[in-house]
This record gives sequence, C-alpha cells and structure tokens, in this order.
Amino acid sequence: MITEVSILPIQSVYSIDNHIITATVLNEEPLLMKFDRVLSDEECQALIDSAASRLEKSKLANKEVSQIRTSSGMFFDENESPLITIIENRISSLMHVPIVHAEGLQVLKYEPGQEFKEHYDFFGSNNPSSDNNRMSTLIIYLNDVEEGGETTFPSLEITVKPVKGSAVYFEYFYSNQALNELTLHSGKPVIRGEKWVTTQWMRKQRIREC
Ligand SMILES: O=C(O)CCC(=O)C(=O)O
Ligand SMILES: [Fe+2]
Repeated sequence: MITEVSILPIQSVYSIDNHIITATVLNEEPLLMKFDRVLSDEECQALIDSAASRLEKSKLANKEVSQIRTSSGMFFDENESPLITIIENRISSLMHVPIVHAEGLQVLKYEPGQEFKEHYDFFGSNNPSSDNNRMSTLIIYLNDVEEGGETTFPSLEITVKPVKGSAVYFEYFYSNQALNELTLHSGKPVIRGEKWVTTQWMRKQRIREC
C-alpha cells in the first residue's frame, strides 16, 4: 500500500523538449524509476568530452579524499554552456522540480576497481547542508560499461545496469524517515571498461538564482 505522495507524477512515457523518455517503476515507495533515452548518444559524448580535462579525485563533503568514493569527478557550473542549459532544463522537467532547486551537474568517471560504496544522497542532521537537504537524485549513465559498475539498492534488492543515455531516479522526501533510508545505494566496482555518469541532485529549497 502506498502511503505518501511522490514528487514525480508516475507515467510510462514523458515527452520533454521533443525527447520521448520511457519509464519503468522499479519500486513504488520509496519511488525508484528507470528512464530510457534521457540523453542522446551525442549529448553523452559531449558531456564526457567537456568533463574529461576537469576531473579530480573525488572528495566527500568534508573535502577529504575518501575510500567510499574512489572515482574521479567534477561539477559543471550552472548554465555554463548551451548544452548544459538544455540538459539541466530537461532534467528539471523530468524530475518535476524547478531548476532553481538543482545543484550543479556532477560527472563521475570510474576506472576498473573504482566504486562508490553504500551511501545515502541526503545529508545527515549534523551536516549544515541538511538545512536545505537533497530530496531526489537522477543518475544518468553516459556510456555502456563492459562489466560491473551497476547501481545497487541493497535494502530494496534492486540492481540497475548502466546503459548509455538511460537513468535511474529515486526520491527521499518522505515524512517517514524509514522510507528515505531504503534509498541506500552504491556504484559497484567497475570490472572491465570505464563508467561515466552524470548525477543531478535536487534540494528542497532554492539553491541557485536562475
Ligand atoms: O555511479 C553510481 O552508480 C552511483 C552514483 C551515486 O550514487 C551518486 O552520484 O550519488
Ligand atoms: Fe549516490
């Protein structure tokens, strides 16, 4: 039985700026969805190309290089190029959250052996960022991974395989904290090939000017 309202209106097809995005519900509460063809192959490659020279070893919120996330990453500035603006606006429409609630788009690159261990995307109550906490996540896969690199949700027993241009969505804006905690997830180690993702986090309140 579903007891709380989701942020996203659940549909099997979303039509956004001439892109037909098909959706599959993987779990109803907390809502976990998979989207196909959020980005075109050209858009995926353009994001990889513009991120590649700007990657740094991933840091956690406390700025320490961590063993939780061994990938390298970067953040695009808000609206930093026409491509970023188009993608940010498409994502905002898809996630049903105004763009002013969006953090800058993050890109992560994983090489074989690199992973993102189990974590929540929302901030704990002792983190100052929890005053305007995150409420939903969209992870878009920018390439096909030869082996490994799945995103897994151990409490829900759900695993999503990276497919270029497709995405996994989940939200954790429930009044029942136990539902939010079911969104624990990890990026499994890449075994062969590279894995590139772009992640959009949405905040509960405005975080940018426009
Ligand atoms: O790479 C993945 O599959 C997970 C990424 C992730 O959890 C995040 O960016 O918060
Ligand atoms: Fe995450």
